[in-house]
Amino acid sequence: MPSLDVCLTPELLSLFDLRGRVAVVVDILRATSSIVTALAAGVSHIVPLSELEECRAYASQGYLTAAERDGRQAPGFDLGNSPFGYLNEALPVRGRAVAITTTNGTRALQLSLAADAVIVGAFLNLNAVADFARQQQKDVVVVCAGWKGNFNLEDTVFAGALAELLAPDFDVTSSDATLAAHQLWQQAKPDLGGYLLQSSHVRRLNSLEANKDMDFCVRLNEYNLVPIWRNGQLVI
Ligand SMILES: O=C(O)[C@H](CS(=O)(=O)O)OP(=O)(O)O
Ligand SMILES: [Mg+2]
Repeated sequence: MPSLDVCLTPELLSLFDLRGRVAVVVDILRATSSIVTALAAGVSHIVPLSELEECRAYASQGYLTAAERDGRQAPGFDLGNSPFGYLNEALPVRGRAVAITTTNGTRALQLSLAADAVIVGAFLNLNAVADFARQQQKDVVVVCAGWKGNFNLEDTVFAGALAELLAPDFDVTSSDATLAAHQLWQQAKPDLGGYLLQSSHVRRLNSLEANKDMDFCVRLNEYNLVPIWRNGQLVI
């Protein structure tokens, strides 16, 4: 039986052998929620990058550039890290390619590339991610982007939700991290948005935009797609 394990922060990835496994990279607030939304809105592909300057350089190739630092859109870029950036009629994204850099999410993606398949998870595409995992029939590691190397609630709760969906066909009892994620999800799921109000991310970004973003990012199964890493790009 395949197993589901949870890497609670990218800092712990050295303890995991991702070879032969599916890595589900998750950054609920907000990078992977934005990536899922962008591809659902018709973006052709997304290049996740670590540095602002390498992201900015993609503009000369016709890419839209998206960059976030300290929770805000970095100056001189087309987009920040809000999913609503891809739902804005004033900036049509259909058919466009996007280069993106964020504090945690794009880093977690870059650090997960040893896996057999690297896919992007969010509450917005939870069921689609579970279906993908079932089809693969390989061990799964949920890579939580966390915050600057630390554990966070929102990514861990997602891991618990995925564990609930995949049990009992996947072993979701093999690590304490998975058990803890599953238990947190049990607490969170009656009111996911309310539960995450106590999270450090929401306290950190206590602005109107961030509140609106959080309400969107906790919607379940808004999109039926799975972004997957192919040749340096995220595509569907
Ligand atoms: O833009 C976000 O929501 C966060 C900002 S912060 O580092 O958590 O303050 O970036 P992300 O890479 O999506 O976690
Ligand atoms: Mg985050």
